[in-house]
Amino acid sequence: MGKLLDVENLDAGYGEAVVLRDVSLSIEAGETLALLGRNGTGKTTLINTLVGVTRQHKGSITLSGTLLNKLSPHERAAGGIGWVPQERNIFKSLTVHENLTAVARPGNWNPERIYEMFPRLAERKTNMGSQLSGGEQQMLAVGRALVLNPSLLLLDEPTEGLAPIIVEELLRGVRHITRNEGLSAIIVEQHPHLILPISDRAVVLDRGAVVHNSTAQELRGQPEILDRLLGVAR
Ligand SMILES: Nc1ncnc2c1ncn2[C@@H]1O[C@H](COP(=O)(O)OP(=O)(O)OP(=O)(O)O)[C@@H](O)[C@H]1O
Repeated sequence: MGKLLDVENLDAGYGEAVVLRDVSLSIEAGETLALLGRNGTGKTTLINTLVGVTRQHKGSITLSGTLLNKLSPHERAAGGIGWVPQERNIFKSLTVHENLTAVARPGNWNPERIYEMFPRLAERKTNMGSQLSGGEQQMLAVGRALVLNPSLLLLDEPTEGLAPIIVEELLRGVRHITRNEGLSAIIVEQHPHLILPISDRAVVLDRGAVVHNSTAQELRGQPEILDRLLGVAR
C-alpha cells in the first residue's frame, strides 16, 4: 500500500484569517481516517481546504503524488477527490436517479451499486431531491460522490441531524465502503463511538491544530484523551 494523501505543514483559512495551523497528516491507500474535534476546531475548514475552497497560506497537499495546491476545486474533483459537504448539496430539482446518472463516471461504482447499498434510495428512484428526508438526502449525497469513482472520499459530518435508525443505515453503507472497497476516506464526526470502530486512523483537531494522531484502535483505548479533547469518555 502506498501513501495516497499527504498533507504537510498546512496553514489555511478564510481571507486573511488563519484557521488551520501547521496541520500535517497522511493516509495510505485504502485507509479511513476519522477527523474529530469539538465544534469550531477547524474540521470543516480542513475538508474545505483539501477540496480547494478556502485560502491556503502555507504547506502542501499531495494526492497520489500530484501537488494539489494550485489546482481548482473542479480539477481536484477530476483528480480523484469526492466530496460530501455538510450541507449535502444534492440537485433538488432532479430525481434520485438523475442525481446519480448526471455525474456518474466509469468505474467500480455505478447507480445500481448505490441502490444495492442503500435500498431506501432504490425505492425513491423517481422522487425529486426536494422530496427526500434528511437521511435519504445524505445517502444520495454519498452515492453521488461515489459514482464519480474517487480515490479519496471526504464526508463532512454525514450523521448530523439524522434519526438514530437512519444513522445506523447510513453507517452500514459507509462501513461497507471503508472496509470492503479499498477506497480511502476522511470522515468528520462529532461522535467518536460511531466512527472509530469503522476507521483505521484518528486525528483530533483543537483550535486549528492536530493535537492527536494515532490508529483508531489506540484512541478507543484512551478514554482520558477522548474526555479531555472531545468531552466524551468513550
Ligand atoms: N466562511 C468562513 N469565514 C470566516 N471564518 C470561518 C468561516 N467558516 C468557518 N470559520 C471559522 O473557522 C473556525 C473553524 O470552523 P470549522 O467550521 O472549520 O470548524 P468545525 O470543527 O468544522 O466545527 P463544526 O463541528 O461546528 O462544524 C471557526 O472559528 C469559524 O468561526
